[in-house]
Amino acid sequence: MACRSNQELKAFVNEARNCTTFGHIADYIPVLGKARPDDLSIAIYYPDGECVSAGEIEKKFTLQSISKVISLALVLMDRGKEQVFQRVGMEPTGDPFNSIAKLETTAPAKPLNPMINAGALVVTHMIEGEEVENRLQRLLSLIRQMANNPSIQVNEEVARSEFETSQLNRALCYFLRQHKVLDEDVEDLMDLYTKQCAIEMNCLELGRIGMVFAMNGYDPDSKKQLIPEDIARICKTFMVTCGMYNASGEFAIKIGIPAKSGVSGGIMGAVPERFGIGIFGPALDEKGNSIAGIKLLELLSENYQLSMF
Ligand SMILES: NC(=O)CC[C@H](N)C(=O)O
Repeated sequence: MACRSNQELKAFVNEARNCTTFGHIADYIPVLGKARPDDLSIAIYYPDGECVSAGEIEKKFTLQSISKVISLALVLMDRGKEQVFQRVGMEPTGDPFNSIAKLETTAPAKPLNPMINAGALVVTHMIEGEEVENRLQRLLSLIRQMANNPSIQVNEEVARSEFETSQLNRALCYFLRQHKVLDEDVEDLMDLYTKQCAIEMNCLELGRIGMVFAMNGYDPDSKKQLIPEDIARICKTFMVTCGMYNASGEFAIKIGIPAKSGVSGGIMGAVPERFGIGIFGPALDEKGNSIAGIKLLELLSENYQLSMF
């Protein structure tokens, strides 16, 4: 049995919120710097449609790196495993998400996995469609179905803020282009990637997306298989091995839930066959994960024995 009451969840939020004072807001994307460090919200979304939640649940945030799991699902559906894994690997790096180091020391220069920026840029470049707008709409359409909200949009201000400042991601793109892992105009790819990262929602919607992954791609409400089971399984495996950046090993040991975080402070969790979790807490720890979000997951995992291991 897991938490089925808002009151119970609220007590966990109050406890976890204490550690927000030890975290820092990411401001290398300037607009993200406006977030309130002590915000913390969570939603647990069950397959029967029940949802328990606590904290500032109406607050919206951008997906950032969480979007990498969904773009991976889309690209695996678009192109198949063989083509995708020709260009991006399956191994954790142990390096920060934006590191360029391993690209130069591994031959061929194939990014080690789709959750680091280099790998995610390669994945986004494989989203099928004629133009940036059309490819973005295909990704948005999958995300809207998973979240069950047709009005989910890109936060244009956040997208622009990243587009204007993202020189390290541009460097990764040019490196990959030189090595023929990418064959797209870098500015077009940056346009699509920064919009993908700036897709905005609240923790209830993120929890629903987590629930669809927990149910192996099946949406029990619409009774549609939104993502084929084998692809949902690949996504969840990457969430375990690389979802929390270079803190994924410790997270697997302490919490044991497939999860993906983003620098805006979101965490999406998928407790296999049971429920989805959406968290927003913008104060980050030194590895870039929501500091109070991790505390909250620790409390939940301990209290309800959620570890899959
Ligand atoms: N860790 C993250 O959430 C990184 C995503 C961010 N848009 C970036 O590329 O830097």
